[in-house]
Amino acid sequence: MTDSPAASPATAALLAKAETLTEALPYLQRYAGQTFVVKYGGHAMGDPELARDFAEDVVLLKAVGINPVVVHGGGPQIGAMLKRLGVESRFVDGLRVTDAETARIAEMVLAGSINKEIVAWIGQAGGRAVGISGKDANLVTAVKVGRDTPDTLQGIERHVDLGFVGEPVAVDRTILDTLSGSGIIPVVAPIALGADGHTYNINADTMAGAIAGALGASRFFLLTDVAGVLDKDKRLLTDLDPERIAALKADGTISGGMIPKVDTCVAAVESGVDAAVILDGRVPHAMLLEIFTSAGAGTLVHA
Ligand SMILES: Nc1ncnc2c1ncn2[C@@H]1O[C@H](COP(=O)(O)OP(=O)(O)O)[C@@H](O)[C@H]1O
Ligand SMILES: CC(=O)N[C@@H](CCC(=O)OP(=O)(O)O)C(=O)O
Repeated sequence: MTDSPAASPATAALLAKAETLTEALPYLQRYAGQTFVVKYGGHAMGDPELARDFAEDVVLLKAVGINPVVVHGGGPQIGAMLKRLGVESRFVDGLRVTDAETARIAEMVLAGSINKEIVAWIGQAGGRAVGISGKDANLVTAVKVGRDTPDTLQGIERHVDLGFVGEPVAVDRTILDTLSGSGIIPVVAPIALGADGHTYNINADTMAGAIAGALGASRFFLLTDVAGVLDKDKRLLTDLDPERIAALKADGTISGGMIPKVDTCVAAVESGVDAAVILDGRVPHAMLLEIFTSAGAGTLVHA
């Protein structure tokens, strides 16, 4: 007597694959034609295998009729270049203090090497990508930002000049629509021109959030190197709204590089993005699992 086909391990594995595909069907139907903005953080880029997985995920999204727009960071890579040049990095509330020389180096690293690296990964995964920065076709116009931070020694609020750190004040989506409409995946570096003619270094989370808002994206993903937003005991917080986020910032649970992330998620959901998710970029295919399976991961921020 032979085993029935359903009982063989090979058949069971095939059935599991078929189930995964059928589980994805309602999501495929729901998301076709929508725009997803993906922020790919510098810390999530370190491992070449994970980078390949990420590029495959983005190409798959495009292949099933979703319009992905990638906005990337590169903080650690800018830091490494500055170190090689003997320049120290200084951050205030997760933002790099950027003098004229640092702005030039940030543009070189972000819009030069990292941007083209991501374009190449997407190309190797079988997609077509074009790499641009906020300067191209006036995509983003920036304005200089500063920070008021408490000076614990003097017991006062002190204004810190961050130099050429900008935030988006206007987004002209034309170039993104043109590329997406031609079957091309836009890859955006967080550098933009100000109305004053200066080049501004923009936190990549902030840049991605502004673009997600301007495009009316239905989903906004931020891939980083932690599981999501963690509480004081390092447990993952799976669900957050703006009120809870304000409390977690006020008591110091959310600090450093997580501040621009949650701020941009709040701004995005308040400007009409359905959901923003902070995802663990160290998990292979984290984004695909989040989009196409019922097993949500990371921290979901909703209005
Ligand atoms: N409550 C928190 N939960 C998770 N990470 C936090 C929290 N508060 C601060 N962080 C820090 O934020 C970092 C993520 O931001 P960042 O280093 O800027 O990442 P990326 O390069 O992906 O933008 C984490 O690695 C962690 O050190
Ligand atoms: C103003 C500011 O802080 N700009 C960031 C831009 C890159 C970035 O945000 O990269 P990650 O997403 O990898 O952190 C910087 O200079 O590091």
